[in-house]
Amino acid sequence: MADSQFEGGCEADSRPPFLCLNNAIVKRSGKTILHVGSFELAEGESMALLGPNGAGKSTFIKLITREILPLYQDEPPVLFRGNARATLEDVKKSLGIVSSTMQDQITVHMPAIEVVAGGLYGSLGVPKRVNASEDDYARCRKTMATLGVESIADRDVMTLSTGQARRVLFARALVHDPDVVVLDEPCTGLDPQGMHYVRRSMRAIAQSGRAILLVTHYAEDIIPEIERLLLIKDGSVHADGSKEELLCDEAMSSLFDVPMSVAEVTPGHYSLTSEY
Ligand SMILES: Nc1ncnc2c1ncn2[C@@H]1O[C@H](COP(=O)(O)OP(=O)(O)OP(=O)(O)O)[C@@H](O)[C@H]1O
Repeated sequence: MADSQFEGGCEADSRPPFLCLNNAIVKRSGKTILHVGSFELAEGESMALLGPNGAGKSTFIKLITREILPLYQDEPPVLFRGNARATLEDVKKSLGIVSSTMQDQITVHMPAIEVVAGGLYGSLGVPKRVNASEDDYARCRKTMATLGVESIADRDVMTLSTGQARRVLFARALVHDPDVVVLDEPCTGLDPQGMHYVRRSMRAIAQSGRAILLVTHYAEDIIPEIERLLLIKDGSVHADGSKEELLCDEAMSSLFDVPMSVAEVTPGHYSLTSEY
């Protein structure tokens, strides 16, 4: 799926980190649902977040996407590329986002390509005030082709299978050529074939030089290109380290509070199981 549109990527350089969190606290209904003491993500660095249901993973991701703001502190708790005042616009330009719940938000009939074109405007479809150009649509088709869904560009998105729609959402996330792709449970609800294509797409994105921030419950989603894991439990960082260090029986059992077994099925490909 290599495509020149996705070429580029990170150089080892002196730019500020892509993201710094420092004493970032999110409260809901009077309760702290996430507290991150200190966290740094370098430009171009990929990472997977793992943790039990309700641990705070999506909240962590929403701090990055600026859908959630942390409590005010004298020292800014979130620095986006060194900037404490990054706008939603700045963040949207840099990120492509796919979540399994995004699909539920598509409730109107429109051609799949319109959903993809929405990625150029940070919306789910093309806003009414906008006239997308021929070039825009050509770009959408090209992006869809890299994900193997060009042939369904004109199909009503509401009639697509879950797997097809997920790949259309991938195309939407990539069409504006973001530096970082955020994937919140991208394989949830997919059959093995759908998972295969999504994971293959993830690898192609990573190999094109884009960073991936992945939230997942599946070790199989942690593609070889992702080397760092962030384990979130009870609203805080349980562990932060390399895949070699943390993708093991001990760390996973401690994270999920049940005996877990990690196997490297083939080099760089893992599975996570428990006996019952
Ligand atoms: N608006 C809200 N009001 C109260 N509690 C909230 C609110 N939003 C989130 N929470 C709580 O914050 C906690 C963290 O939620 P979050 O969605 O980040 O968890 P998660 O790790 O992504 O879970 P999952 O794996 O189930 O998707 C949960 O206990 C959730 O119930």
